[in-house]
Amino acid sequence: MTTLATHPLAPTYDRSAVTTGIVHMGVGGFHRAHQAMYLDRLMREDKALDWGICGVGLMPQDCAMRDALTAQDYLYSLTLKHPDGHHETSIIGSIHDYKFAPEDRDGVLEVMTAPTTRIVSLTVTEGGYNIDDVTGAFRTDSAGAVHDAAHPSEPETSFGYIVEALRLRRAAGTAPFTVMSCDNLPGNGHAARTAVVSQARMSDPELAQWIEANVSFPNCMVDRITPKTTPADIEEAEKVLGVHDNWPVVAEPFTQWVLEDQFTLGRPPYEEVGVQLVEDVVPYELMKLRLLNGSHQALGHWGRLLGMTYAHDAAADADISTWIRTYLDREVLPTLRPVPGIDLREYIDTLFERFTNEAIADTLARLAFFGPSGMPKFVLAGLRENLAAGRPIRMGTALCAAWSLGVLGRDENGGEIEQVDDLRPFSQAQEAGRGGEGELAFIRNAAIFSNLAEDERFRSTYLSELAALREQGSRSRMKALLTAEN
Ligand SMILES: NC(=O)c1ccc[n+]([C@@H]2O[C@H](COP(=O)([O-])OP(=O)(O)OC[C@H]3O[C@@H](n4cnc5c(N)ncnc54)[C@H](O)[C@@H]3O)[C@@H](O)[C@H]2O)c1
Ligand SMILES: O=P(O)(O)OC[C@@H](O)[C@@H](O)[C@H](O)[C@H](O)CO
Repeated sequence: MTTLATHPLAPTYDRSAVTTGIVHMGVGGFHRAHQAMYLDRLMREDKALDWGICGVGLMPQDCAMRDALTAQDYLYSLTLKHPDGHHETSIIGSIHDYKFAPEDRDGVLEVMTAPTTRIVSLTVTEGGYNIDDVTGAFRTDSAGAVHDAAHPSEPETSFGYIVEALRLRRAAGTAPFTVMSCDNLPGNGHAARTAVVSQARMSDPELAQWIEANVSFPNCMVDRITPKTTPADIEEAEKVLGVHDNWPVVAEPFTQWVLEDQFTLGRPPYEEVGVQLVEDVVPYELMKLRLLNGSHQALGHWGRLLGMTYAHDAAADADISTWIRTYLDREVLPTLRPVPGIDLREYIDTLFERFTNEAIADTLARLAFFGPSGMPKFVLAGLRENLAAGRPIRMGTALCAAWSLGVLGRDENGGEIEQVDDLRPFSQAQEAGRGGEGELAFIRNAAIFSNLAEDERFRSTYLSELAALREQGSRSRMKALLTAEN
């Protein structure tokens, strides 16, 4: 019987020769469509076989990934769906081990302390870093951080594991690994450094100093739209392959990875498979996060309010796409630095080609799910800069108002909007407090807006946009905003 391992599309390299060089925390769809794919490409050229990936799951739900991958020798299929309907499927073999931390703490620490492990990489979502968006400080009062500081040898969080593994490596005279964040965060390497050093400082200030001086945290910009795997994707993969895959990945064909070359114990020759190695990744990151991820937030919040389900439908809607392009032009481009070799207007055109790719069927619910962790980084950070510089803020502020209304759970046609976050009480309080101080409840949620509600210009723009949106509805308001001032 054919299996993923014996399938004609299976890896061409000898997987028994692959050894762990990278421990990756947070093996979700994106890691499997991105870093693991780049490594698989190298391995297919018989390179980087000593950079195999051992996946680590830290969250209770990650036992599902452990079970899915372990049952098929960690192989899985990746299908890239082109807008013209043509698909490319490959079987990826660069992940060759997986450990579920809640049931195998020792196993995780063992692989993290092995001298052959030279990189620990992460896609644990933006929220996983516990970093305050405004101050940039690590939240030392979060339950996980408090636990890991009190019990450093029994860590539960990614950063607790990294700190303990670095402590053990140092004690054994083993050089520290490089910590490589691949999450969508501005300065993701800096954020990882802050989280690791702050976590260490809570239990061992001297170790924290040593980490600051000896551990490298390269920044990178990562990009490939990777929707959640659906039951239909599983069925389709089985039809195409003739073999069952427990957890296939579907993604768009576009992929980009711009990475700072700061790896103290070496790295795979990523540049040979299209990764761009640069000195300063910040301009690339800001471009991607504010243009792509910011637009994703706009698609999610306007689209859901209009009763839509898919990103491609929202991106193809003339009112939404014109609104987003005007918003990017007026309120986002002025916050960006020039990006070497990239024309930002062409970049925006390419984004819309990608967003309208209906083959990948990315959902607005997935995009909105990242509202609480994404809006502060992708939208509000630029809005604050505009406020400080006296530039327009109206469209970004209107997006916040649209978001607050969508959270209530009813679209403008009376249909249900799937709840993807825990913000509803703030929106309900906003509704209950109409006309008074209570109407500021949504933007007074400091975990998202920090002190923005104290800014008179933001506050009054927000209240006027909220009122206009309730009165005119999304479509009319989006149109009116194209010519509105400020
Ligand atoms: N999906 C995309 O299109 C895409 C593209 C570029 C970058 N990314 C980045 O990758 C991240 C993950 O995306 P995905 O699509 O793989 O999501 P996913 O839901 O498929 O996987 C996320 C993984 O992170 C784990 N995780 C979540 N919170 C955690 C925490 N606090 N500590 C440790 N582990 C945690 C989950 O258990 C899961 O294993 C995104 O948040 C983003 O930063 C995603
Ligand atoms: O995953 P998040 O929170 O960064 O944001 C949701 C989407 O915008 C994101 O996953 C994109 O699909 C991705 O960043 C494309 O590279």
